[in-house]
Amino acid sequence: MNPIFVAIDTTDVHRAAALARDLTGAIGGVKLGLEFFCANGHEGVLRLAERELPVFLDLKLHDIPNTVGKAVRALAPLEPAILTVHAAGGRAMLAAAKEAAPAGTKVVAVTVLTSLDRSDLADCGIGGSPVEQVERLTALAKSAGVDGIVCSGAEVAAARAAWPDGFFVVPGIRPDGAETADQKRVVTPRQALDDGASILVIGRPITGATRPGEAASEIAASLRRAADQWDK
Ligand SMILES: O=C(O)c1cc(=O)[nH]c(=O)n1[C@@H]1O[C@H](COP(=O)(O)O)[C@@H](O)[C@H]1O
Repeated sequence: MNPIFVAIDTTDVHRAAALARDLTGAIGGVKLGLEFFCANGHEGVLRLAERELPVFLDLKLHDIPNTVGKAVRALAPLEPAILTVHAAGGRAMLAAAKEAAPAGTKVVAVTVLTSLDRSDLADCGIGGSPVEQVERLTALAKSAGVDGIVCSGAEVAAARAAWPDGFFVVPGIRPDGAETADQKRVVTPRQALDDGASILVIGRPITGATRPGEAASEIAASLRRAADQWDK
């Protein structure tokens, strides 16, 4: 399986559909997040699902267990391939999300956002490094029964060592020389895959390119040498 999920971060459903059409064949799936969902809701997601690419619904749910469980149930008709919740919501919330999700949906727990570094964690009252916090939340996610985690490429090797059969989503992906923008913990696509990512979330390096299809194909070609890892 092609591990590239393109983050289609736009409020414009027509642009999103055009991007998905252009990228079909060069990517493994599309990721629709808060920006898209707040503007277009279920209808927008169903429109993108018509392209027959797996849909990763990235809503990063974070609330009390009852609320998250009911929200996941309300999303079930969309049958997303992957759905995100925040690991910091705690064990009961993670378990409620998993229990409410359709059988074919992987529920993955966001550990430490890739836009944060050690000093941002300290601002939130969390001591230690991002990798220490990712390790802590990976253990929590695993024991709560979800399918995997979201972490940066800087921590994925440590997380993989702790959870050999977990499903690991890695955003904060930047080909050499690409602008990092608001991302603070970035790695190259190849590095993330070599270190144990199951799928790569890539947005602006593809969607902001003059020719998104070519940008995606170039990244896919750089990964093909690691094709034996695509089945994880
Ligand atoms: O859950 C995510 O997908 C996610 C988690 C995280 O820690 N960092 C992160 O950037 N993301 C998402 O991954 C995408 C990254 O986009 P680019 O920075 O444009 O490649 C965005 O849609 C983010 O919402």
